[in-house]
Amino acid sequence: MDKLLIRGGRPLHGEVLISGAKNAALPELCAALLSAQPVTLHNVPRLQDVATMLKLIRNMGVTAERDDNGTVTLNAGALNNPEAPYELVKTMRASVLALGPLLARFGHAKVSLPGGCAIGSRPVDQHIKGLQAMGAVITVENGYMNASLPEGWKRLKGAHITTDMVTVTGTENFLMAAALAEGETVLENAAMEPEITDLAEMLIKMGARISGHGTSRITIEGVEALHGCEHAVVADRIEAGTFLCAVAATGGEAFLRHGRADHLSAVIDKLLEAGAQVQTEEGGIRVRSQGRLKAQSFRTTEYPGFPTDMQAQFMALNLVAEGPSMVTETIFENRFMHVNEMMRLGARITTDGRVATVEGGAPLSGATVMATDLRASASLVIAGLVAKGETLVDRIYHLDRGYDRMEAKLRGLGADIERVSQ
Ligand SMILES: CC(=O)N[C@H]1[C@@H](OP(=O)(O)OP(=O)(O)OC[C@H]2O[C@@H](n3ccc(=O)[nH]c3=O)[C@H](O)[C@@H]2O)O[C@H](CO)[C@@H](O)[C@@H]1O
Ligand SMILES: C=C(OP(=O)(O)O)C(=O)O
Repeated sequence: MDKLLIRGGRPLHGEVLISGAKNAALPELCAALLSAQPVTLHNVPRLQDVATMLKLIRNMGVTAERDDNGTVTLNAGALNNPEAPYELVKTMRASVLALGPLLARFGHAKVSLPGGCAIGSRPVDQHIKGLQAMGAVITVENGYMNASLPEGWKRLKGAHITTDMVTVTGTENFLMAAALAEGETVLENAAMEPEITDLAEMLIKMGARISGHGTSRITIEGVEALHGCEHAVVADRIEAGTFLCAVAATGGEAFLRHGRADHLSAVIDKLLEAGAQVQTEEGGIRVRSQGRLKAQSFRTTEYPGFPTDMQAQFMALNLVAEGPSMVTETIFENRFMHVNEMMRLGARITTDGRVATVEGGAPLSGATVMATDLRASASLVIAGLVAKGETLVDRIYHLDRGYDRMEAKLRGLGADIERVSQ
């Protein structure tokens, strides 16, 4: 199993290229299922979840080819197996995104419930409820969602859907299903994440009629068929945020090419308050810090608030910053798995339910730590970059799920980091 060996203490310097967003590429690969015509996606990141999604849709009968420049060409014209089996779904939450498009285009789908994940229970009740409001008949049996249309129906019907909470993949499933439904769908309490906007823009290129994306009320006027399109995946704001924290925590300076500061306002505001310098420059974001940061309290919320996917990485920065901070996780009930591992490096943190209190400024020293989920892994890498001595981060298959060649990018910034297989 691969591990990352980090010798800490080197400030990061230089330039790093930010890849396309995992959380936009995954729904956009599923959007290709909506059309019988070819779809070309550019800027697709090279990571495990994308490989899993390609395997999943190829298994349905879709042809998918990727080149070395991040372009994936898909053709779902011959799709003959609208099914997502457990073996391919168990490692990836985003596989639930096959449900909406398959049901909308074929009138039936069988999708395994996504596997459990360390950050919380993550039910899909809202996905099911919303699609049922559009007329779908859905039963859950033997771990599978079996979805179909009522007798005599050719298409889903537009509906007014108000979810109990803001759900990102739920909003994406409804967007894709509604694009091919009969009549108008209105999504209230819709997620506003940049990945939703990017997906909506892709669907519009395919002929979908969508307005209000980027707000909490999205309207979709269904059409009979969608055509092919060419689309570039938006830059990964979470990867950019991770590098911002890594550079600031190590007291370095770097330019994040393709980084989108406008998608990271909540994180950048906290970095500025902490004393780092962050500027938008043409083509990306520049970050600079002299170390001696001031720890920041924050609370995760839906976009445009502080992203839960940046909570662990900013906590790593708070470890080396001066003073106490309180980190409140409001989205997932079990997303502090990195805390115990950080304490192995010498961090002083206490947790009480959804609140972690960090005593910043404790000297960190290298140790073997275990990655428990994707962003926890990234936070341990950041902590390892500042810790004295050697840190070995185990179980980095979590990291590989969602980061595009992270250790190579960090090495490019001067980090002493290598992948070891043991
Ligand atoms: C592939 C992808 O895009 N993943 C992102 C997406 O996950 P994902 O879309 O799974 O997360 P949601 O926005 O749906 O989850 C938000 C909250 O709603 C709950 N919920 C959600 C749906 C549902 O049917 N029932 C329910 O109870 C969840 O358990 C969670 O507590 O948004 C999360 C929140 O920004 C991010 O951390 C993930 O990186
Ligand atoms: C939780 C995440 O991803 P997923 O929803 O794919 O598990 C994440 O990207 O941090």
